[in-house]
Amino acid sequence: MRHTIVAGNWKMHKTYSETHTLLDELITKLPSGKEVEVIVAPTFTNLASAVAHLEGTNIQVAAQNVHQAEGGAFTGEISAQMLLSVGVETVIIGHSERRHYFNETDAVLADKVNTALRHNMRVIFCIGEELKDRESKQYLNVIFNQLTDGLFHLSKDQWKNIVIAYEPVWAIGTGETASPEQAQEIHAFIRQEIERKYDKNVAENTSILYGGSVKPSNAKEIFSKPDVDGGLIGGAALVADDFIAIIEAAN
Ligand SMILES: O=C(CO)COP(=O)(O)O
Repeated sequence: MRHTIVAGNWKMHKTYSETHTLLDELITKLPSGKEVEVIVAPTFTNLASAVAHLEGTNIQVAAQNVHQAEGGAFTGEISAQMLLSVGVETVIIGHSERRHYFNETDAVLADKVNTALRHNMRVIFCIGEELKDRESKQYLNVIFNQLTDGLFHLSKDQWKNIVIAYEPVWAIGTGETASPEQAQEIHAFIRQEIERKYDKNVAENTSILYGGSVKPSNAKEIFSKPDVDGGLIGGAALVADDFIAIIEAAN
């Protein structure tokens, strides 16, 4: 069964004390017992303490990246085993900022996915076109290639640990959102291509999140689309009331 998920990607924001202040606000204000799965992704230095802090709550913790190697001489990198050792079982892979600023290619991302899945982690895999791809009407090709190169080597069984986040690059941090219709078009396309490659069961059971300037004011309309199963939230996830309003909109 696919889940409705609202995940906050905190990117390179929040120090240790700011992280704990925000987590405390979420713990205090978040209504319990709802259907939506809530995930937060603080930066690496705050993962272990966030996991400890959130013990006994319904809020899960994800990492924003993982290295593809099991370990070794990779200065500055973090392995899947290290994440698991502090209780982090979900990881965001392929965010457009990683692709763009850190030159993460489709081949590297496919390797990262393999490593995370080998460790039984859940992957939130990000895909999305740039503005130039939309303007040249190549966006479906770009999405298709990202899916193929990043994920279509996986077995059916491995898909139970895959969540997709569609994040059009032109909508990230810009205040410009894909319209609900634009989001639905891509989400339905992604699901159709998963079905074509695998089967209806895999397609129907994969959660596909939308990301890109989701705010309390536009969340409900975007989440109401049939193939949108929640969101991956950047800026608005850094403010407890906004993040909670977005979670409420997904309920
Ligand atoms: O990149 C995002 C989440 O991963 C979206 O960021 P914004 O919500 O700030 O546009």
